[in-house]
Amino acid sequence: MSERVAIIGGGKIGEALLAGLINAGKPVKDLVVVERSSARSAELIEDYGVRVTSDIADAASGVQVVFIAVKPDAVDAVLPLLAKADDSSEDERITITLVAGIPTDRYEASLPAGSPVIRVMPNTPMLVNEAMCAVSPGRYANDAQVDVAVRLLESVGKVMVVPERSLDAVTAISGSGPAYFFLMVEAMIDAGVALGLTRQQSAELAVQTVKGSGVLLAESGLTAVDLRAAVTSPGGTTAAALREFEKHGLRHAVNEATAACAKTSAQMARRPEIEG
Ligand SMILES: NC(=O)C1=CN([C@@H]2O[C@H](COP(=O)(O)OP(=O)(O)OC[C@H]3O[C@@H](n4cnc5c(N)ncnc54)[C@H](O)[C@@H]3O)[C@@H](O)[C@H]2O)C=CC1
Ligand SMILES: O=C(O)[C@@H]1CCC=N1
Repeated sequence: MSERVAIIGGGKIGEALLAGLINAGKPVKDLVVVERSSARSAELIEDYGVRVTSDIADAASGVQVVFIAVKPDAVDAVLPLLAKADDSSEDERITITLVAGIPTDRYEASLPAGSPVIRVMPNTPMLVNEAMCAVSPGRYANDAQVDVAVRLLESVGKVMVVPERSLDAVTAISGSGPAYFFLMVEAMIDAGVALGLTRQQSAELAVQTVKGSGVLLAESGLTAVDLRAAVTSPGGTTAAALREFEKHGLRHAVNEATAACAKTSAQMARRPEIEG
């Protein structure tokens, strides 16, 4: 991991990447963040001791890998500035975009001809080196450049290489997935309080339950179906709860929610600007 890396956009996902790379041993001297908000820049400098600038061309000059982590509607403002950055390093600069919904050809059209672009859908568990990243090479990225992206991202979690057409579906499962999960935990904690537990008790019970269940699912080699069955005693408490989830349409809600997510991702490139 000796390459120098710039991260354009020091918001939630930019910070998750920064923290994940530093946790994985990347020296801070090899990292630079571009952030336009001075308050946010001050936080990143304070928390990570990283160099932060507001000048894209300056940050990207001489670095081997540039991550783009701004909102989709900020991409068009970033690309002309990135295109102007000096790329005289020995290795051709690789642009890796973490932005939802914007296809690689939009980057390729704005950057110098033949620039390697790789599109990635990450998720926020990157902050604790447990990301799920799906990687899709653009048309000019060669195998060695894809390997650089995969290696960097493997230091912050798991990586899967997929064709770009799969990224809307990926976004619906792993990109936005942490939010579904946190909503479920929030609801469980509130439910525990309604049943008479203190909020602290309920939160501790719920958080350790989802953490333990996640580790079990990832490490036991068993499927979600097997593990659910193992909890569900005939005529028991779990069966009573699961019957209510089915009655109230949990599966239907998950199908509708993920379909809406994938559709929004597919339409993102055509959307008018959203404030904020
Ligand atoms: N938050 C998430 O869980 C995930 C986000 N993404 C993608 O990551 C991107 C960023 O999302 P968040 O981090 O959540 O947004 P955010 O709003 O927290 O961060 C974006 C940052 O970019 C900065 N910025 C905007 N224009 C800039 C410019 N021209 N130069 C320098 N900095 C600039 C903003 O000040 C802000 O700090 C989005 O495109 C999103 O689709 C992808 C997967 C997961
Ligand atoms: O909500 C969003 O648009 C971004 C992309 C995936 C997760 N967060």
